[in-house]
Amino acid sequence: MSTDHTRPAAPAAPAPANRDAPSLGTFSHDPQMPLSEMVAFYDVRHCAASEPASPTALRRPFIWSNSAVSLDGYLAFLEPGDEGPTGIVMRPTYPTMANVDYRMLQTGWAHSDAFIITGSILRDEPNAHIRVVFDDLIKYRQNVLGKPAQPYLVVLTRTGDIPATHPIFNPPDLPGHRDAKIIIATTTSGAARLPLASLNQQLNPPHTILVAETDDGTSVDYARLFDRLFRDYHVRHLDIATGGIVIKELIQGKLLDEVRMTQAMQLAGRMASDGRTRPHFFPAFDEHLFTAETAPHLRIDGVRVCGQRLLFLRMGVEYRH
Ligand SMILES: NC(=O)C1=CN([C@@H]2O[C@H](COP(=O)(O)OP(=O)(O)OC[C@H]3O[C@@H](n4cnc5c(N)ncnc54)[C@H](OP(=O)(O)O)[C@@H]3O)[C@@H](O)[C@H]2O)C=CC1
Ligand SMILES: Nc1nc(O)c(N)c(N[C@@H]2O[C@H](COP(=O)(O)O)[C@@H](O)[C@H]2O)n1
Repeated sequence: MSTDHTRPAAPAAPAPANRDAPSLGTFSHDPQMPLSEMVAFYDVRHCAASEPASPTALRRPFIWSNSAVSLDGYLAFLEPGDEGPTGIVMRPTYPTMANVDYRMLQTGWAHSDAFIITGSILRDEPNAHIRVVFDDLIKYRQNVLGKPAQPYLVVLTRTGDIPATHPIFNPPDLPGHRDAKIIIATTTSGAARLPLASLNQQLNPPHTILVAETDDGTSVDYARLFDRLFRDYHVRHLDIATGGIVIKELIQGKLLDEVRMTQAMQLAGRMASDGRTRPHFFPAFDEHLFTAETAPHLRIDGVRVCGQRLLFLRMGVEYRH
């Protein structure tokens, strides 16, 4: 996907946000959203995870999530026939604003060394092009950040139920677009259930099957996965592009440093027309998690408004549990 390359080069890394004075502003209402505005808001060159107390402790990158949510916290309408969550940012009615959101989502991926999606996203979004698609961001990664054209794309799955012909395994033959190395992060039993024969016939088959599981083998152990990504794949900045099930688990494990949220000014409600429950940013409806004393606080580091319908929030997570 091409964009206007005559725009000014990206600025140098900004100073860390002043925690008592969040950065406030308005985004250009422009489908070709300038690189300089995007980088100024989502740069992470000044962000690092805190050092572990002991040298033998597990290491991890600096980690942020990015979600587009309705005002009541839903991530997708999930109506029969829907193939993606773009209705959440009101694409049919406000396509220019939705493009700004998409450019911002991609800016997060462009700054990352790896980003994580899930098996359930691949199943719900059979047509999604989940890679850095904008040429200006690919060039920015290569020329300004000194990174490869694409970050690692990590697919998290417990079941191993991965649609083998999904577009992530068949990117177009354009400069930089076939460079994503795909890592499938799973359990021993998930690895055994992967459709490896079909996957290996695709244009960009998985690069690695990474098993990093809990002691009982029922789930991926996030701390172990992040340690492997840090040590073996040199991942220092990690974007979580998953739904809320994973985001909630990361918050429970105190593993998320930053929450990025495009708040779309519409109300969705909990249920799709066929009775399915819509995915929520923090799906903890049936479990006790926190009290007023232990609930995580979110510190607003930056706010941007786009038109009169989208609010972009960048927030640090302060754990108290
Ligand atoms: N608006 C937005 O910003 C976004 C919207 N979405 C939408 O949200 C929906 C998905 O969200 P949600 O339902 O919350 O699901 P998640 O994307 O959080 O993924 C849940 C899946 O992740 C895998 N998984 C979760 N935890 C573990 C673990 N510990 N070990 C191994 N695998 C694990 C499992 O995959 P498996 O089933 O393969 O085993 C599980 O089904 C989709 O409809 C998607 O389109 C998604 C991202 C962003
Ligand atoms: N549209 C959008 N905006 C955000 O801010 C998001 N975090 C997401 N999330 C995920 O990004 C992927 C892009 O899909 P499309 O190429 O737009 O179909 C997809 O996995 C979304 O769930 N989306």
